Amino acid sequence: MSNFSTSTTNTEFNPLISLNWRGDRLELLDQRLLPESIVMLDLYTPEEIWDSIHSMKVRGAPAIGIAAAFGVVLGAGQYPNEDIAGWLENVKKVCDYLATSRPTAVNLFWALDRMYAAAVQLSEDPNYVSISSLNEGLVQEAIAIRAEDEEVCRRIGEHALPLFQDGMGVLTHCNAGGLATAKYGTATAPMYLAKEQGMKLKIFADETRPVLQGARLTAFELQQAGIDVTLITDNMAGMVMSKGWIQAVIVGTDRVAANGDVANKIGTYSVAVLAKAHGIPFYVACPMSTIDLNTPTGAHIPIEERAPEEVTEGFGKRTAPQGIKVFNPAFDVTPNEYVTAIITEKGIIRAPFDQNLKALYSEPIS
Ligand SMILES: CSC[C@H]1O[C@H](OP(=O)(O)O)[C@H](O)[C@@H]1O
Repeated sequence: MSNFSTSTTNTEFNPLISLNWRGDRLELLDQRLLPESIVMLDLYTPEEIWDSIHSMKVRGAPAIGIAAAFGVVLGAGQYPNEDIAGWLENVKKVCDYLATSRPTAVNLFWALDRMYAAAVQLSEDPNYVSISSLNEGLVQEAIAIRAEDEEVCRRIGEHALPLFQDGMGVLTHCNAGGLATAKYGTATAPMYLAKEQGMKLKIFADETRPVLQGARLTAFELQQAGIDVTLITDNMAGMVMSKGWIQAVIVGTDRVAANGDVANKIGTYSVAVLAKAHGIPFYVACPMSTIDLNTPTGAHIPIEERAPEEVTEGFGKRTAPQGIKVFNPAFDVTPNEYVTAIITEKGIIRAPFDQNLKALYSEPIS
């Protein structure tokens, strides 16, 4: 167990807000303890941020990026003197360190690249005052990343909402909710906006083995928000579709390749194949910071493999023979032919994804 600073049970817990910058520390909801306990951790060092990302105390592509951005702030603040070149070198070292925390969600690298670019720009400022003013500039960049994510997620919800009608059954996998972002979520953004506008959606949340983000997080936050949510086990997805209970699937993603292949929580590919077999639209909701045009296809996306104990001891007891071989990939790749549309803050992208994703970067935000 890491040497974490004191944790506090936050009585003003807002299920949509999983991380807050407190000036000298990042206050972060320990998502591993949900839904039973609401514990906010106070993180003061990049090492604590690294561990929180790696151990999934904070998880979800945008939330990982935001946490890493504040990890850079905490690391930069540790630099001991007024040497600009040394300060910038230290920022690079912290970024490279945080980049090793998890390999799949491209938002981690997007946020670190943005923080380092900000540090370079700050270090070249002719009006340089002091290292502490450079650090303040990094704080503002991290705060901007978080604030933009909240706005982006709301826009994703606005673009996605017309795809849904009152009374629709919607299946989602894993947690691409407020807990995975600054607020609203990506896949859940239209669910929250539907609730705001009085539209009644019937959400079916896959429990999402082995870490149970659907059961522990999506079911939790949607129930807290008063949204109609039914928890199902992953192997029920086909049955509820065959019963005609599902009119759309919407999920988040950790990385979209240039050709529209989508890496997302393990089990997403199976849901996509089932959706296609039942003629159900399969939507992927994500900010542009999750689209990676430098990764040509899904085959090029690094897929994280996690500890066997997540599978064999995930329920607090051993559920498999001692020493059994385990394959525990945290993600899979859904080929673009199973994707109906990708919903971003700039609008809805449909096939041909390679052309239309590229075009996304040449048009102003609507
Ligand atoms: C809004 S991104 C959420 C995305 O991240 C999750 O992975 P993890 O819980 O391992 O960080 C899952 O793939 C979600 O779709």
